[in-house]
Formats: sequence, C-alpha cells, structure tokens
Amino acid sequence: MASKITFIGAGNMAGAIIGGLIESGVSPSDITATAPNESELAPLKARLGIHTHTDNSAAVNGADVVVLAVKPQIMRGVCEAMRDSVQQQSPLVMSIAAGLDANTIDQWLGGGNALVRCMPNTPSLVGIGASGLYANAAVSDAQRTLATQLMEAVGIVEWVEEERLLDAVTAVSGSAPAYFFLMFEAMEEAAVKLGLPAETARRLAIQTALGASTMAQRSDKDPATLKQNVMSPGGTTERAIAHMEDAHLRTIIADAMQACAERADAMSKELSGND
Ligand SMILES: NC(=O)C1=CN([C@@H]2O[C@H](COP(=O)(O)OP(=O)(O)OC[C@H]3O[C@@H](n4cnc5c(N)ncnc54)[C@H](O)[C@@H]3O)[C@@H](O)[C@H]2O)C=CC1
Ligand SMILES: O=C(O)[C@@H]1CCC=N1
Repeated sequence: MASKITFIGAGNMAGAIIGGLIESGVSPSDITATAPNESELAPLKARLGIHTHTDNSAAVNGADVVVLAVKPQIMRGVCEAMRDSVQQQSPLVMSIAAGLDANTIDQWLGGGNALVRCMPNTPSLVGIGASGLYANAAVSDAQRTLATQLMEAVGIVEWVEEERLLDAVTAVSGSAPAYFFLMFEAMEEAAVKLGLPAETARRLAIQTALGASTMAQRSDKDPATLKQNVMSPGGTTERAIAHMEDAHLRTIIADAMQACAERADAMSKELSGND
C-alpha cells in the first residue's frame, strides 16, 4: 500500500492504527500525524519515526488518505478550518469518529468529498482490530480497496451498505473492548475473593479469554455448542452459567449495546445540529 496517509489527531485511536500499520510493514515515512501541540507529537515521532505537524491544512497536502481522528465534539471546527486544503487535494477522507454521519462531515469539508466512515477499535494496536466501514456515493472502487487495505493492516474489516448500521458496529466492536476489560476486572476481583493472588488471577482470566476467542475463531462449532462442551452435566460450569442466566446477563448485554447504539445516534443528531 504505497499511499500517503495523514492522521488528523494523534491520540489513542490514531496511535493504535498507526502502530498497527507500521507493524504490518507500512513505511513510517508515508505516515503523518497532527495535534495542536508539539509536546504530544514528539514522543510519537521519536517512537515510530512518522512525520508530524501542528498545522492540519499543511499536513493534508500530498495525502492520498486523510484520517479524521479527533473527538466528535471538535470535528466541525477542525474540518471547517482545513476545508480549502481538502477541496484542493481531493484525498479519500476517512472519519473514525463515533456517531458523526458522512453527509455532515462532507458538508463541513465543503461537499463532494469521497468519504469513508470507519468504526475501528483499540486492539488495532496489536493487529487484532475489528472495523466496520461505510462509503458514501463519491467513493470509487479503488478508494474502497484502499480503505480496506488500510484497516486490514490492523485487523478484520466488515463493510456495511447502510450507514445507520455503523451504530450497531460501534456497539458490537468499537466500544466492546471495554466490555471485555470490565469482565477481566470483575473476574480478577472475584478470584481474589476466592483466595488467588491478583496477578495470577489476571493472567489466567486474560489467557482464558484469548483461548476462548481463538477456539471460537478456528472452530466450525457455534459459540453455544462450544459453551455446552465446557458444561459437564451437574458440574461446575453449569452452576456458573445458570447464575449468569438467572441474573439476566443476556438482557444486561442487550440493554448496554442498545444504549451504546442510541448514544451514537444521539451524538450524530446533536453534533450535526439536527436534534
Ligand atoms: N478510543 C476508542 O476506543 C475509539 C475511538 N473512536 C473515535 O476516535 C476518535 C478519537 O478518539 P481517541 O483517539 O480516543 O481520542 P484522543 O483524545 O485520545 O485523541 C484525540 C486527538 O486529537 C488531537 N486534537 C485535538 N484538537 C486537535 C486539532 N484541532 N487538530 C488536530 N488534532 C487535534 C488531540 O491532541 C489528540 O491527539 C473519536 O472521534 C472517537 O469517537 C472510534 C473507535 C474507538
Ligand atoms: O466511547 C466512545 O465514544 C468511542 C467510540 C467507540 C469507542 N470509543
């Protein structure tokens, strides 16, 4: 992928994707990242060897892809300030912001832009990301391929043909690393109560999640069958799972994901001025 990629914003998510891209063989010299302060950029430049800039408009010059990686709440100001550069350069614009619709961002950038919305997640940092992508009508087949290549460098990619489905992607993968981290916290706390040292409990819980994920990915059996295979009749797992079902864990997860998707939709309306 010999394309010049500029990241507007150099925080958690941009850092995760940049780290993954370099890990996958993209040359650091093809990557630029921006932030308002040199103090935030200097460690990134030193660690990864990428170009950095505090001027967004200047950083857009020469870019084939511009990844918008600032917080949704400041996206409007950031886009409007670099509108002229984007219009002149006509790069593929990729927004990773939660809940900001493609049309709104396109308008903030002057209109007529080829725009891909992407919902990534932080495991992109270790090359095991999961991203949902949506393209507006101005995106060419070649640009779709480029967006796919970019995000496949840091994990798996699923395209959605309806933009509203990105809210569901946010609920199932964008925000979801945090659900699993919560699970690790809870399992560690519970194991400590059962007498294990915290460090031992953490290592066992994390390794078990990795093992379960890897098994689920490689197996031709569905998760329900894999679960059943752990549950000996009258045994220990059956008791634990019964507790989770009785406590309505499925409903808790469904409600949490519904709240997540609704928040993405509400943010979009608030920030585009359509609420
Ligand atoms: N953190 C996550 O797990 C995920 C985040 N996202 C989206 O990614 C975007 C970024 O989120 P995070 O990386 O978590 O935020 P962050 O706060 O870590 O990073 C934001 C970056 O924007 C920079 N910035 C602020 N003002 C700027 C300006 N005027 N010009 C250029 N850069 C500027 C900051 O210096 C910082 O580097 C958000 O829109 C969020 O919705 C999407 C999926 C997952
Ligand atoms: O919490 C958020 O708003 C962002 C979007 C998905 C993950 N983090």
